[in-house]
Amino acid sequence: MSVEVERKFVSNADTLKTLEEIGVCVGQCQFRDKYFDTPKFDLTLKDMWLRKRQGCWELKCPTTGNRTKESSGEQSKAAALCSRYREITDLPEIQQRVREVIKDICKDRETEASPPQEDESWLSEINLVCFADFTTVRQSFTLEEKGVQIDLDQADFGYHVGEIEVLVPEGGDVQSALEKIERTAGKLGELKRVEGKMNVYLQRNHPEHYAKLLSEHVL
Ligand SMILES: Cc1ncc(C[n+]2csc(CCOP(=O)(O)OP(=O)(O)OP(=O)(O)O)c2C)c(N)n1
Repeated sequence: MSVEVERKFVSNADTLKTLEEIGVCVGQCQFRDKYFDTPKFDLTLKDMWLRKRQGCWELKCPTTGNRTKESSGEQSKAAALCSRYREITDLPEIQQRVREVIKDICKDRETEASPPQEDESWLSEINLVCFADFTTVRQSFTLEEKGVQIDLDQADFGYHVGEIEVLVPEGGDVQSALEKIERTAGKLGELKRVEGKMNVYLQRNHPEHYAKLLSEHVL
C-alpha cells in the first residue's frame, strides 16, 4: 500500500513545450478506467474510489491520522495544493474494504461469506455498478527531482489535465513529497490549479451526485 501525493494543474501547449525542453519523456500510454459504486454512491460519498484500469483494480481511500506536521497546524500552501490518497491494489484487500463500507447497506446479502474473486462477478454480488467509463491518453515526464512524475492527460470526453505525482510508501515522508512537488511546480512556471478528470466527468454525467459530493465536502 502506498500514498499518492498529487497536484493537478492546467496543462497547455506551453507546459508541454517546457517539459520537452527541461524534462525527459518517459512514455506515452493509453488506458481505460471504469469506476464502480453502489447505485446510491455509498463509496464515493465516503471519498473511496474503486476503479479497474486495464484489468487492474485500484481503490483510492482518504489517508488518516499520519498526515505529518502540515496537518497539525495551519496547512502549508504546498499541502493545500495537493491531494493525498491511499492506494490499494491488492484485490482481496479491496474487496474486504469495500464490503466493510457497504455491509450495513446490503446486510441481507451474503457479502462476507464469498471468497475473493478475480473477475467482475463480485461487483454484482454486492450491488456495485459502473458509473464512469473513459479513456485517457497520458504522456509522462520526469525532471531531475527523484521519484516525481509529471503526467499530461487527455481524456476522451474532451478534457486535459496535468498532474505532478509522488508515490510515498506507507508510513513514508509525505512532507518531503510535498516539497518535491513544490520544487517541480516551480520549474514548470505559473501553474494554475484545475479540477481532476473525475470532477469534470461527474459534472457532465452525474450532476446531482457531483452537487452532493460538493455539499458533503468530498470534492
Ligand atoms: C485534487 C483532487 N483529486 C481527486 C480527488 C478525489 N477523487 C476524485 S476521483 C478520484 C480517483 C481518481 O484519482 P485521480 O488521481 O484523479 O486519477 P488519475 O487522474 O487517473 O490519476 P492516477 O490515478 O493515474 O494517478 C479521486 C481520488 C479530490 N478530492 N481532489
